Amino acid sequence: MRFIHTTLPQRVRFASGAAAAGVRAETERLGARRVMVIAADAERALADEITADLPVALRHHEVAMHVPVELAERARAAATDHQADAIVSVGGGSTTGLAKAIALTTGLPIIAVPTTYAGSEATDVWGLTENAVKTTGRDPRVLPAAIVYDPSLTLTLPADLSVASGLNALAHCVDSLWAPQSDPINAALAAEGVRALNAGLPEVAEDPSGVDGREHALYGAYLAAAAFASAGSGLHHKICHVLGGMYDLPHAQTHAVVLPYVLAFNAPNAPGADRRLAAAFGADTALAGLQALRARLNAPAALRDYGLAESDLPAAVEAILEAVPESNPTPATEDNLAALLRAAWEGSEPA
Ligand SMILES: NC(=O)C1=CN([C@@H]2O[C@H](COP(=O)(O)OP(=O)(O)OC[C@H]3O[C@@H](n4cnc5c(N)ncnc54)[C@H](O)[C@@H]3O)[C@@H](O)[C@H]2O)C=CC1
Ligand SMILES: O=C(O)/C=C\C(=O)CC(=O)O
Repeated sequence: MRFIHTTLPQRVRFASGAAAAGVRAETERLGARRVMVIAADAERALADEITADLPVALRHHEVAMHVPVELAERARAAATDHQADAIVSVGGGSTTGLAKAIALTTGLPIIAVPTTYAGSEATDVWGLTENAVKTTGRDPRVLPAAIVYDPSLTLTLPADLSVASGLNALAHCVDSLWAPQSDPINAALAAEGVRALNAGLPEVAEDPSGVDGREHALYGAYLAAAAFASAGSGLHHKICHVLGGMYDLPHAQTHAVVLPYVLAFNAPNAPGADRRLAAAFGADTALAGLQALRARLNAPAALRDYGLAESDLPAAVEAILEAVPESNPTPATEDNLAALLRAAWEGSEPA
């Protein structure tokens, strides 16, 4: 066995009901005296509660999915104007993404308090959108210094969004098995992530207010993000990235729809990944396991339900073709990608 694996340096705290104490301890560790708190309007009250004891210099609530550059610039200016020395972000991937956009140019450390399963808190990946083009990159400055996971914060995430977000996390696991820097450590993280998500998400869907299911799901989401952070973006993430940037599709739902189509596309040429995922799902094949889970979750099924027009398909295929990673086990052509995307658009059986 030969591999090179990079483990990203960050502290991870995980405790239900302990967000405020965790954030306070991490802020003290950093020696921060002028904290910028970022939360979307919907998470404003939650963030106020969690950060009530901190030395807050400003609270910022202008958050949008895929981080439009003009929002990033306003947030960076606010951080500089208020001489912030650390950022506490409370929210989903969009909120963490804005904190990362600030850290990218200012180097301010981030304490991330995630409230969805997107996993941005555990990666050094940033994303910014300008003129309908989403650019992503990696930079050590955007990796949060600490993550404060508190599963009780996810109890309010509605069941449908929990399912979509949980499948976004599952996609990190699956795609990491054939992503450019895939290695045995990522694969181990991914397999345990699949096990945790496969156990937790049905519980969450059935009873969104149950802490057990939420704990499993959030633990799985962290493992998934750690696998993705190290392995990089495979075909699945490249497809979703194009769709999110060009057509402003909702991130989690797009991942949830596209995943079985990419798995069906790659599994025949990735038998090792197929076996590993099948074992983690407790199924005969990876696709059978994923589809059984999706059926239990009543998962999002078709891109046409989320704002993609049929007339958008050819341009999307063209953009995706440019982005296919060399590591992808199934060679991609315009024809087979067009078939994949049409099937995902229609919600037909993945083949
Ligand atoms: N850089 C990276 O490594 C990654 C970045 N992302 C980015 O994250 C963004 C998507 O993040 P998501 O978390 O899917 O969406 P999001 O952060 O936009 O949240 C979706 C919705 O859920 C609400 N919400 C969040 N937490 C809630 C809670 N606990 N209770 C009730 N409502 C809640 C939000 O207010 C929002 O309306 C995209 O821009 C994506 O590109 C996603 C994964 C990894
Ligand atoms: O696509 C994902 O789930 C992971 C990475 C990103 O979304 C990167 C970003 O655009 O912030």
